[in-house]
Amino acid sequence: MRVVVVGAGVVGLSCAVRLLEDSHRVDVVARDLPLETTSVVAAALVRPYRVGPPELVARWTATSSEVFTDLAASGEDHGVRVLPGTDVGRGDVVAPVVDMPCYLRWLAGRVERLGGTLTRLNLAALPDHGDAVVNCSGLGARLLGADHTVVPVAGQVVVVEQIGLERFWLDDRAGRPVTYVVPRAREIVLGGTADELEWSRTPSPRVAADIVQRAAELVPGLAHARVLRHKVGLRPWRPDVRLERVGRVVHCYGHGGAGVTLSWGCAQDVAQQVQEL
Ligand SMILES: Cc1cc2nc3c(=O)[nH]c(=O)nc-3n(C[C@H](O)[C@H](O)[C@H](O)COP(=O)(O)OP(=O)(O)OC[C@H]3O[C@@H](n4cnc5c(N)ncnc54)[C@H](O)[C@@H]3O)c2cc1C
Repeated sequence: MRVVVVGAGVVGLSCAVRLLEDSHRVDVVARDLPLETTSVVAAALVRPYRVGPPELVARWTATSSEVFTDLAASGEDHGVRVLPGTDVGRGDVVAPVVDMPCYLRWLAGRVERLGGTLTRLNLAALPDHGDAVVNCSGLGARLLGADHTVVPVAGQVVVVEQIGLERFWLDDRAGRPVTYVVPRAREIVLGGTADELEWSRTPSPRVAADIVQRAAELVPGLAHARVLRHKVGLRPWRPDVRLERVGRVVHCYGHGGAGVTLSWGCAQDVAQQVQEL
């Protein structure tokens, strides 16, 4: 089948790879290319956050965790590692951690290596060509899915230099903002914030200072780490992820704070829905 995937964030690219692996012809079209999406801002821990419904989230997370763990063991240059971490108040844990700029580059390359295409296109409506259309437009589903239940939950991060940290930290205890410290090979992502219905992507210096202070309470060495950049991403939040087929369109959006975590699980279900067409 000829499938058009709308969206080049982590959800669209993962769906494209799965569909190509099933031998479909796949063209990805997107207003923002992978390194311009919300997905590139993600920290990214493989762990559900601000997303539903719980039973499906648990299944999708399990599938993705398995894929990411296999990737981490593969030794390829995709930015996926399994790292030990501290979940404050709960203890030591281990989880896949994804360096998003590196991973999205790898995913986009995989789409092309499998014979798919990736084209910049700003759509006013879902395409009317193709045997199937997969709608992975994130917040863009407000327009492309006529779905106003998808809203932004803005998240700000501060990216600092590596200071020799090889474990992640997460503090999501109730009654305080969620704080995380997620190391990559050459930098560390500090977060975060979650501002519902906030559309601005301009980082706030006051919020950045607060993030660094909270992170330094977990890892004191971060207090004086050199800041490399500030980023804000708009999480595409919805009461529940929408993954359903309507005619020849398979909708897959609304992944909130967990698009990376759910990506492979959702891609598998999308491939199944396309197969049933
Ligand atoms: C600060 C922060 C930290 C995060 N940390 C984590 C984490 O640790 N773990 C985790 O799992 N998740 C995390 N997330 C959440 C994660 O980033 C999102 O859930 C994920 O990026 C959603 O992916 P997506 O592909 O659905 O959307 P996006 O990445 O937003 O991609 C949507 C795509 O659709 C395209 N599109 C939209 N409208 C149109 C149109 N009209 N025409 C053509 N194309 C269109 C866009 O251009 C884009 O290519 C974090 C998010 C933020 C902001």
